[in-house]
Amino acid sequence: MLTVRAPATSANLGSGFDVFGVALERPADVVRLEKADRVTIEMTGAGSQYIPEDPEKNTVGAVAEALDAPARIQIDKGVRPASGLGSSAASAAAAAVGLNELYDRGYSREELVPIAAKGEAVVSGDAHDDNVAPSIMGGFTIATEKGVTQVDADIPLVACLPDIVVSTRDARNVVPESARVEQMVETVGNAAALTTGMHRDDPELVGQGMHDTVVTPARAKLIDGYEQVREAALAAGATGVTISGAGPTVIAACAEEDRRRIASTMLDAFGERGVDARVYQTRIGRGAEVF
Ligand SMILES: Nc1ncnc2c1ncn2[C@@H]1O[C@H](COP(=O)(O)OP(=O)(O)OP(=O)(O)O)[C@@H](O)[C@H]1O
Ligand SMILES: N[C@@H](CCO)C(=O)O
Repeated sequence: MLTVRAPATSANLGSGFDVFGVALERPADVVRLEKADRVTIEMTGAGSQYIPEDPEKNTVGAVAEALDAPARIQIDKGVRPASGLGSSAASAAAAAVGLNELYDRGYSREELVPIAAKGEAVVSGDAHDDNVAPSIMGGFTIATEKGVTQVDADIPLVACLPDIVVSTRDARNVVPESARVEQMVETVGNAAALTTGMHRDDPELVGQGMHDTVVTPARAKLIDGYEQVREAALAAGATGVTISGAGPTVIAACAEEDRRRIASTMLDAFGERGVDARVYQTRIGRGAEVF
C-alpha cells in the first residue's frame, strides 16, 4: 500500500481571504491507498465517526473520480473535521498526491491543486484552493484563478482548537457581501506586509499582516471566547492572531521563544470561558509526503 502524510493547513491568515494558506508541520492526515475495482473508504482517527465513508460524500471520492483512479482508501484523521485546520482538504490533498503516484498519472503538484479542490466542493459547495494548495505544495501559498504561487517560509505558530464545531458552510454565510474602500486599502496593506514577512521569515511582519476588519469580526461571533483568547495571546507576545480557516481554531504567529507561553495562555483563556480546547505548537511546514 502507498502511504501519504498530508498536513493540516491554515487558510486566510486574516488579510488573505480565500487566497492565502500555510501548511502546518503538525497535525496531519495519514492516508493509505491501493488499486481496486471501485472506490472504498475506511475512516479512523480524530472525529472519524462524523465523516461519511460514502465516496459521494467524502472529499477523497471526488478526487478519485477526477483522476479516474479507483482505490481502497484508508484515512487516519489527525485533523479533526470542521476545525478550520483544513481537515477535509488534508484528505483530498493526500488522495490527489497518492492516486497520481499509484496510477502514474504524471500531474505536477500545482496541477493536482484544482483536482484536490474538487473534493472541497463536495463539502462546502465551492472548490476552494486555499487549503489544498499548501497541503499539496507546502510552505505559504497564494492561490488565485491564475494558479498557485508558493513560498517556502519558516514562521512559528500556535493553533488552538476549541471544542466547538463551526462548519465552513455556516462560516461562509456570515461573510459580509461588501466592504468599504478604506477597508480594501487596509487589507491590501496588510496582505502585502504578510507576504513580505513570509519572504523574510519575519514573524513581526507576518503577525502585523494578519489583521483583518472585514471577514474575521463577522466570524468571531461564532467562536465563544475568541476576543479573550486573541487578547491573551497578544499580551503573551503573539505578533498576530486571527481565525484559522473558517474557524473555530484560533491561530497565532510568534517568535520561537514565546510559543510555549502563548500556547498555554490561549488554552487558559478558553478555559476561563468554560470552553475545552487543545493546542498545537507548530510552524509552517512541508506539503504532502509519500512513503
Ligand atoms: N475526508 C474527510 N475529512 C474530513 N472531513 C470530511 C472528509 N470528507 C468529508 N468531510 C466533511 O467535511 C466537513 C468538514 O469540512 P470543513 O471544510 O467544514 O472543515 P475543515 O476542513 O476543518 O475547515 P477549513 O476548511 O475551514 O479549514 C464535515 O462535514 C465532514 O463530514
Ligand atoms: N477560505 C475558506 C477556507 C475554508 O475552506 C474560508 O475561510 O471560508
